[in-house]
Amino acid sequence: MTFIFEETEIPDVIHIVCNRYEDNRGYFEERYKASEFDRILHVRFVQDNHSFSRRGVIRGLHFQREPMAQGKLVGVITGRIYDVAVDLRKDSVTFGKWVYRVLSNNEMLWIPRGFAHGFQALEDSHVVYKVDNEFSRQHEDGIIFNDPDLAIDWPIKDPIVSEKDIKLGTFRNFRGSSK
Ligand SMILES: Cc1cn([C@H]2C[C@H](O)[C@@H](COP(=O)(O)OP(=O)(O)O[C@H]3O[C@H](C)C(=O)[C@H](O)[C@H]3O)O2)c(=O)[nH]c1=O
Repeated sequence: MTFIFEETEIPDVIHIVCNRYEDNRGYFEERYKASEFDRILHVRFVQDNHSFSRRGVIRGLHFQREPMAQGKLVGVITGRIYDVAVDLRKDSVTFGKWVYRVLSNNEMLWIPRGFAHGFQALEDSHVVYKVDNEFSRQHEDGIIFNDPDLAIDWPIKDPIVSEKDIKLGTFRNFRGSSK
């Protein structure tokens, strides 16, 4: 078994541990294998991303609107992140709920379409992730990281946030929209 798949408190968000083969040189691990992922996720990825974030940075909460919504397989190559998924599926019993996992470098989080995604770097971190729909600037959307209704408990209290992210709307506005 190359991967361990474990449902989180929101069952469609899945924590994945990669099996690591260590020897005197270092280690090897597989990070994606269609035959194993297809049993659980039934997804085909079309784009790979890599971002570097200094300690304290929060990126998110982001999502792309339909028809360009993205499922994301998020992993960390170096560092550690507090990785958050927020359920924005209006017909979901966990609509408006969020789940987090602290990811280090042999773990990943699968975040399906219909979720907002954000993370905080707990140390300088290289984050790599696959998406199952391509980037579309005109479908980009988001919710502000410190939304009072979501009340996400970001660990580092004086975060570094982009000009764009600091202007994102609230969950209440999203809930009231027809999106
Ligand atoms: C996401 C993306 C961005 N870009 C360009 C757009 C901007 O000119 C520049 C930086 O984009 P942005 O500030 O949106 O990058 P992040 O804040 O890391 O956004 C990502 O972070 C959160 C946590 C996510 O889950 C999404 O994947 C994504 O929204 O890269 C691209 O060219 N392709 C892309 O796929």
